[in-house]
Amino acid sequence: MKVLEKAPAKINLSLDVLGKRSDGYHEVKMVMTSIDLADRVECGDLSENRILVRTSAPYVPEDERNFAYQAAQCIRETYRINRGVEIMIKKNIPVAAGLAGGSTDAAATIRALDKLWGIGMSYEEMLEIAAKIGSDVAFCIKGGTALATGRGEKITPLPSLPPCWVVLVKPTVSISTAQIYKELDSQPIMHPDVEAMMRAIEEEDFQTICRLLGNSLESVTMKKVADIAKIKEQMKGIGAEGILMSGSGPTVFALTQHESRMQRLMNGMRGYCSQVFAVRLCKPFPLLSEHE
Ligand SMILES: C[C@@](CO)(OP(=O)(O)O)[C@H](O)COP(=O)(O)OP(=O)(O)OC[C@H]1O[C@@H](n2ccc(N)nc2=O)[C@H](O)[C@@H]1O
Ligand SMILES: Nc1ncnc2c1ncn2[C@@H]1O[C@H](COP(=O)(O)OP(=O)(O)O)[C@@H](O)[C@H]1O
Repeated sequence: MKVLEKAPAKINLSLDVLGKRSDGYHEVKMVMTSIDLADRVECGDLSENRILVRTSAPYVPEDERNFAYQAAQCIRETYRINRGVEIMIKKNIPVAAGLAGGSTDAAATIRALDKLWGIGMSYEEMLEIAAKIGSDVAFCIKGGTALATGRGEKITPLPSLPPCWVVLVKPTVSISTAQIYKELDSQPIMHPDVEAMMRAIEEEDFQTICRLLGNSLESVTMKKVADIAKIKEQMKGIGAEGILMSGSGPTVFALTQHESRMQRLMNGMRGYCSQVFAVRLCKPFPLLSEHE
């Protein structure tokens, strides 16, 4: 048997870093939303009792360093499962881009193995496994739009955003999330208004959502990647309702409700960067346990 799961990327609409914790992580308060730029994760039976990971992208590890591998390992140990699995990952999400590519593959693996192995995990049980793999995996279990707190693993669902286009531009450099959080510690922190962002989402006020876009990590990554400021400037010139860097970067996204602006952004940015995408938002996943 085989189970295929879609694994959507995320963008951070508001990312506030509240401070450094004693465990080395940073306390965050973020509003995230899933976008329709997605990997595909297929989990199938393997005759040998081991985990085999294959990916379509070069430079993505296929051993125990892969987050999908780690998710499968964690589930096998937690639920004492003596079955092998072959995990095929078709990568469409740029790697180390601030879009949670690895985290969403891990979350998709958790959803897939719950079905393949008939475990019947609750949402809370999935979140527990997710938190062991990485801070962003918990959000990716259900996706949609949500507030993430703690180190990112505590999830409160929010209403969907008004329909819009998301245009993404990924500069060629890749970024280490750990390095960006480390460098933030020696700099003054800009705090976006996360509460106001949540109110704007509740009120379906697209213009205010765009005005409130903010990310504490943006200025840190911008100092390392000069392209980010240039991309933001160009996108502003072409016209978008809101523009921000996602996560630790370096991907920059623009939001617009106008198809003509989306087209102009695509055409304008393609000449500048090789990785440019225009996508819609993604709805949250209905989980099996919620139908009971
Ligand atoms: C910045 C964000 C925003 O959504 O996304 P990305 O840019 O990675 O997509 C996340 O906070 C990234 O989450 P994730 O990529 O899962 O991080 P993890 O694997 O848990 O941690 C990688 C490293 O980042 C640092 N880290 C991560 C999360 C956090 N709240 N505080 C931290 O200080 C730690 O140094 C940790 O060792
Ligand atoms: N399934 C996976 N897909 C992509 N990267 C992965 C995966 N599993 C582990 N990684 C590792 O995670 C690192 C961060 O990648 P990614 O999750 O795409 O970035 P980000 O945290 O910026 O969104 C990569 O450098 C890669 O080595």
